[in-house]
Amino acid sequence: MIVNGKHYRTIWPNPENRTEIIIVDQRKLPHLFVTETLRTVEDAITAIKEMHVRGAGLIGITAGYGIYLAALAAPDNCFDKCIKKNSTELGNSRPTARNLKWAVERVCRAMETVNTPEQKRKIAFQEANNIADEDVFFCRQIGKHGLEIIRKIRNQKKGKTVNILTHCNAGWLAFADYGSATAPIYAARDAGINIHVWVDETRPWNQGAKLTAWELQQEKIDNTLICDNTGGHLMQHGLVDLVIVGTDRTTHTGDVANKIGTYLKALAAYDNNIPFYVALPSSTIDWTLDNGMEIPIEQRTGEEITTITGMDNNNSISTISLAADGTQAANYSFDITPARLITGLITERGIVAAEKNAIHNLFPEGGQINRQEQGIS
Ligand SMILES: CSC[C@H]1O[C@H](OP(=O)(O)O)[C@H](O)[C@@H]1O
Repeated sequence: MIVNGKHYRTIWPNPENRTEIIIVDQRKLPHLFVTETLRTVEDAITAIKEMHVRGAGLIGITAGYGIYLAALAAPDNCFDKCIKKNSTELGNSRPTARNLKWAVERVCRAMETVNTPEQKRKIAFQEANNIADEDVFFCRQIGKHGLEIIRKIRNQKKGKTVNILTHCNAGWLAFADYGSATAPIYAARDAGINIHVWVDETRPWNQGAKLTAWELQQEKIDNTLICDNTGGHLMQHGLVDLVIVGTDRTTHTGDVANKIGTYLKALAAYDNNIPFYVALPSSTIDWTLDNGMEIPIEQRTGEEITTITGMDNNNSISTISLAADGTQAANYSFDITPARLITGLITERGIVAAEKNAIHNLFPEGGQINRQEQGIS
């Protein structure tokens, strides 16, 4: 998307040196827009684990390029063994987002179609690029389909501003470009529909405060940052017309894993009869899990809760402590929203009910490919 008037993706091969992958280092946003160069698979693993990059789509793309970087370094005489080791480490770098393992498996499958290590390195680069380019296309399609939801609400409101609430960052910073939850918002802006976005700060990493509010500001979309506990109050007072969030993993039965706090927003939306949509590319669907409660929930360090990082009065990025020394903190990074609380899923192929038959009808090949590959009937 546009940053200071220039177009960027979140990740791209260095045009001068294709053995290098460049990312936007999101840890310093919104105060500093800096890039980082990944040269090894270890660099990619660190970038994912330490959230230099984050968001299911972008984690997947980074992992795809990570396998490419591993292939570049793998000696010819132990190529397959090295790739297998690196695939496992990369695939385990964060547990919840489905896109991570999906991208690793996809690039490894592509390498199996050719014979020599040199051919494998070349096809790994091509497939990693394909994943990134498809991500951009899929997010644009999600925007196209999600726009119709916003347009319908605008018509019901007779042209008045549509108020949308979103949680965390499922924007262009969570993908290669456009984002999932933000794609319909950008499409509505382009269609001339008046919108306003309530942005959940999204404790403890503050993806909303640091990333979504900044993204929307850069894109000149009216938005208001709110504490995570405010959304229910706004819904009760008719100030939210629609909730759109992203997801890190959605079961083929429609249960959704997303940033911690999403479930509470879904409960409040359900109680106030407000449409609650989840925007996702099909790469996020887990075709092997029926019950969302079985999705692994990442637990991160307590320091993310007991401290906060931002820009101080000297324009320096610094971290300060919020809680007393020795405070024990539990940092669950995701929660599960059951399908029954979800109005619909906005995918690259259209809007679908959060229900097994509907999802399989829209993606008949998805279930077959994923289940067959994993030996599940
Ligand atoms: C749909 S990708 C964005 C998704 O990922 C975020 O988690 P994290 O920032 O920890 O990677 C959050 O769950 C967003 O909805």
